[in-house]
Amino acid sequence: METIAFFNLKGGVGKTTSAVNIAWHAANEGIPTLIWDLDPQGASSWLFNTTAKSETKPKKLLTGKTPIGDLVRSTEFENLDIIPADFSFRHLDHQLSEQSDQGKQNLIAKLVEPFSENYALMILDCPPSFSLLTEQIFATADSLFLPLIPTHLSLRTFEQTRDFFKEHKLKPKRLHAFFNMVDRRRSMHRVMLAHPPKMLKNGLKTAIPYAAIVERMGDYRQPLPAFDKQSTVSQAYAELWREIKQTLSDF
Ligand SMILES: Nc1ncnc2c1ncn2[C@@H]1O[C@H](COP(=O)(O)OP(=O)(O)OP(=O)(O)O)[C@@H](O)[C@H]1O
Repeated sequence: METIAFFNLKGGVGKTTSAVNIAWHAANEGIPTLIWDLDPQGASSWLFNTTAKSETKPKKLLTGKTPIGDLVRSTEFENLDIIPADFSFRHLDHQLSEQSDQGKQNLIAKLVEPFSENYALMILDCPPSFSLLTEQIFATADSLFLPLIPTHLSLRTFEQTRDFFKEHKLKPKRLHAFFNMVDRRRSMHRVMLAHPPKMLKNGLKTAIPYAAIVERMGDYRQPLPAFDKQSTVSQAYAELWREIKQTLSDF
């Protein structure tokens, strides 16, 4: 199983939108896919029209008293399941730090590991923060994908993420940025796309345009390509999935 995470320290840059659309593309190709909504805001759970059945105590989850498999829900799409966000996940970070030093080593990786029996792709939709939880997500994921809006402030979060890796001696197998919400009428966006900063030399080529249709995902409570295959954003996500797939060793 490949485990990938969509992360950015900045909120509202397209982590969830990307995680949901990429999950749909993978599942649509017949790849058994599980998305774990680790953001207590629960946006990807909401977009897949799912909710957690009951509140799970993070402590019980981390100590195995509540088997994580019990939290998995089906979506309306074949090959695509979800662990919906639970508002109590906001305490996950605190609970991670409460575990004994030995016990807290790679707890998220340990929770994810058994899913490799039934899924080929696991997608982690991350909260916009640096924390013990983020640290463990980074250590668990084979690859990290960072949506960036082409602005200087957004690019700073890429540097900060790299610094966080260094500080915690995390070695991401792969770290890829890609641009989202690109508006080619804006000169800053055109310049950044034409001349991406050096630090993005391993960045993905696909840029997701800004388009109002993305908001309609909230009307349909579905990923974009499930109700629209033709829009430029939908086609860009198909292209992004092709590109992401090339970076994954299992596919
Ligand atoms: N390419 C796009 N074009 C237009 N709107 C977009 C695009 N990508 C995302 N959005 C919109 O921007 C908002 C934020 O997107 P999203 O929730 O995916 O970001 P996020 O990084 O996951 O946010 P958070 O950190 O709060 O979880 C949403 O309303 C979404 O519909």
